[in-house]
Amino acid sequence: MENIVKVFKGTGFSSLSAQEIEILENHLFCIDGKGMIVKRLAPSDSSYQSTLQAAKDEQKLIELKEGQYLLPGFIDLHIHAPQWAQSGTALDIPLYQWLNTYTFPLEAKFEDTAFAKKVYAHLVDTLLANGTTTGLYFATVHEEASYLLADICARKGQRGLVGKVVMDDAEQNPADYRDEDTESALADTERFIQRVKALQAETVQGVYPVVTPRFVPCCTDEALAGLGKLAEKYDVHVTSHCSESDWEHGYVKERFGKHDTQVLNDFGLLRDKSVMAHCNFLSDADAATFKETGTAIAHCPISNAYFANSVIPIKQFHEQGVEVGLGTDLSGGYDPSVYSAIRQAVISSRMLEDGVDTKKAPEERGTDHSRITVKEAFYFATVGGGESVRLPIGRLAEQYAFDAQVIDTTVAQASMPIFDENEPLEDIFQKLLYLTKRENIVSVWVQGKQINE
Ligand SMILES: Nc1nc2[nH]cnc2c(=O)[nH]1
Repeated sequence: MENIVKVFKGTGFSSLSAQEIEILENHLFCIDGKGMIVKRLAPSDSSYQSTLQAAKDEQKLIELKEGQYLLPGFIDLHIHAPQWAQSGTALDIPLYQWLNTYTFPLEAKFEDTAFAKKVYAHLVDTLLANGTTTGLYFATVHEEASYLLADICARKGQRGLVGKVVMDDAEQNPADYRDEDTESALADTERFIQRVKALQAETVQGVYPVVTPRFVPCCTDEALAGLGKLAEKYDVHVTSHCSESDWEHGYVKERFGKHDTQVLNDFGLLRDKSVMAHCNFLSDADAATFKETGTAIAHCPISNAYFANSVIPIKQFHEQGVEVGLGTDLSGGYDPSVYSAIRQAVISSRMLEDGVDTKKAPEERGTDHSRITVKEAFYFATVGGGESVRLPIGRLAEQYAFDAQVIDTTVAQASMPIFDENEPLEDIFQKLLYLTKRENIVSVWVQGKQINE
């Protein structure tokens, strides 16, 4: 017990594969001083009783109550942090118009670090309270405010992967919201990487700099090439948007005669730690490039319903071997909860499989083999997200960080419809995914540390 600082006792759920969950009934989760799960014991294990007794004796035991369950913390692979200030608004116009009339003017305001601090602190608290223990963020073009976001994640204990956004093309971006020029975009990005790497050393959970060209239409060829070189030089994560909508996919094809995937790959931006948002219009060849380069898809089902003009065949891409995680895409997606993204991922996939036009015969209406189950969506929100960013997160398993959320099904404001004492845990798991509200998430842990005490 020497190296163990806490022992959790309770029932948890963790993915084994996209199709299969582990039901960890009354397990012990032993956490070391670095916040890692170093031992996981089932009641049938020979050292279970002695470990439980020692944890009690040494006052290291944290026992879940009746009606409480443990899930891995969620990983949100696509969040526009500044857009939190406009969440839930302006979703009735197309992407291009939404960017230019609402989003860029809002993001321009983040030059003011006092405003940025207010919005970012509120956002990180909100995400943690909703069970998001790791977030991959786009900040804005401003280096200082972007660093502030990383600092807020560091101090509040969330694992943040943060990008200073690059938008350097003077022809394509508003005069009051873009990088001054290509050289300064690259210099700011390099300094940002160095500063966040230094900050990382001060945290237990980790904060990480991310190379972040907003999307191909905002960037010059020189910036894209320079960012590819920086990603290689510092071996950092890369994120962007890829083949999101008819307009955006069409723009890139016209400018380069190629799909986004090939353009990003030619500039060295599809790498082992790259995460590309949306990807609705990927061809099979594009998907093969994702697989070869180790690039993951951040699937953003809510935002896609507004801006992507399509439903992505996510099951097929995943079966082709592409890594997939989930994103809320605040504020193209209005809801900060990854639970909502899980639910919408399932719903959208069902509509893709069945089709929507009842004037067509059933056999012509939909796309076969498209639906995903709630277990698959849970896998994307946990294991898929963790693997996409190459971190040991997303499972309640040994050698993984203890990032977890305790769900209480009995809280008065949001009690769940569980009436049978012997309800199978498999069914409880599904209720947790479909019915959990913020009120049910009674504690959140990142790297072994409780965040919302
Ligand atoms: N959904 C979405 N797509 C984008 N493409 C470029 N910027 C954005 C953005 O902020 N949101």
